[in-house]
Amino acid sequence: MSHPVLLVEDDASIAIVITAALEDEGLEVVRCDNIKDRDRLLQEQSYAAMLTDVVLKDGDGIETIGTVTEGYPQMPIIILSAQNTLDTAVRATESGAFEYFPKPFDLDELVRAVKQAIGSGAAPQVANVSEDTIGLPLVGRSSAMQAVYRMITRVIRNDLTVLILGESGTGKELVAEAIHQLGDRNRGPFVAVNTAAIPAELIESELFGHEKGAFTGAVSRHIGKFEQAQGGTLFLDEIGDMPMQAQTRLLRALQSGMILRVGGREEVPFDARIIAATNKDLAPMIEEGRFREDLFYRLNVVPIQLPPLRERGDDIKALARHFLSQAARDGLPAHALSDPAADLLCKQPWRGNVRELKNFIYRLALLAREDVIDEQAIHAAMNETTPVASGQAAPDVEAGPAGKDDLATALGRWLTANAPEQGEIYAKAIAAFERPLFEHMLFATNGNQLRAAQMLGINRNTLRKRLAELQIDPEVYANRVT
Ligand SMILES: Nc1ncnc2c1ncn2[C@@H]1O[C@H](COP(=O)(O)OP(=O)(O)OP(=O)(O)O)[C@@H](O)[C@H]1O
Repeated sequence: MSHPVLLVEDDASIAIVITAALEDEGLEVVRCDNIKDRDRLLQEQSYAAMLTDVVLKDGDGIETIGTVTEGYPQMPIIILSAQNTLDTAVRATESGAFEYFPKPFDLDELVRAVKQAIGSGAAPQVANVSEDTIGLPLVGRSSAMQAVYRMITRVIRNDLTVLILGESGTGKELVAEAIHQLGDRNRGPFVAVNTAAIPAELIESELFGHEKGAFTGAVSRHIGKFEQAQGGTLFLDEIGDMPMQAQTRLLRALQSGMILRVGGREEVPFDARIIAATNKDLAPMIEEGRFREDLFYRLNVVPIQLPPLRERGDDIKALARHFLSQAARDGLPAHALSDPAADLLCKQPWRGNVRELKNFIYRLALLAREDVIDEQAIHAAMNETTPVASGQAAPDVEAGPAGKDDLATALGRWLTANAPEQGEIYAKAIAAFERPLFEHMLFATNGNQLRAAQMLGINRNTLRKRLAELQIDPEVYANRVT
């Protein structure tokens, strides 16, 4: 008979359920509900594993785990938490826990983990992460996001290639940044490349760099993103849009750990973690020969699937309140959100996912007149016509001279935040301006491209082409619930 399992849980009903499930598997369970008793019981005998809640009557279960792992290094620890943030997931794994279970959890899965832990003879799955790296702005405690947090904690202590999948605006880049910041490479740079935004003929030189004279216009040597990311993380966004030739070169680089600058003779080693992302379904693209299967397997070492916002309704309220505070920090008027207003937000389809919600909340913050945003304010904002680009202050184009000031402020803020390099400010600013302008018009016309093109005074096909290039989905603006 193996040693018993120690269960530290102050919620009696949870403790009873877990005890029964473990006993069904032939395991003996010793129970207590506070840290003092835990430490006493640990001294009395050996345990095959310990399961512990985080918040206990006499302290924080995670904070005190360091002493337990020191004293009993062979005993696997499983943490059960109702706090369910990325911070808790990371703190749990940094404490040396074998596994972390957000509440509510799947009992069968927990029992499986306990049996696996007992078989493993302990040793933490994830090593320490220093305190100062925690505190990322990933909001959401839904079970779907819990799964994402657990995946994040599994990849921060290694350099495995991660492929983040999910619809546009679900937070793929934010997750990539979280992996970077929580990992050992956080002192190195995080270099993000949107492969869809770079013209096909420039992509190889952007990624791998070029030598002087490699092609017309290559007046000096250019260091590509792979080399810029040396010691850090290279985030390849919209990987599904990468042209075939660049895919071949990327695959070669990933296989060899070396890159060849365009026009260069000698390969140069690179040392960057690769995280790729796409909102495309790559399987049919592989079948149609538009995405290399071998590249897919190279990138898809650890897939992380980000759920669409409509599948994590629980997160909408928290995200909305988070963005209201963020908007206030960004200089927009501060507001609170009434509960009925939050409920109304939960009923929207949010086809543009978190990005659409964020833009909407910024717009609300700008438009709402009362301190507390109620349902009327939401309806009013939905019928107004001033959507905002991701994370940027809304240029109020209808507000006359004051609006002009807003636009200048927004532009100034954009320039400060994005710091485009000399010589590329015009192109980047125009590209950045186009997106909110088009989103604004689509919002105003409920996604009617013909009307939007007429209002803008541009050809409908030109608009359609630019929307496709900027990956703006007009459907997102149709069928809004008002
Ligand atoms: N869980 C979250 N908590 C807080 N902010 C979030 C969250 N998810 C996304 N955001 C915010 O929503 C916006 C869109 O996120 P992000 O750019 O990471 O999405 P994406 O999936 O990479 O989109 P795309 O596929 O269009 O590149 C960003 O401003 C990001 O900060």
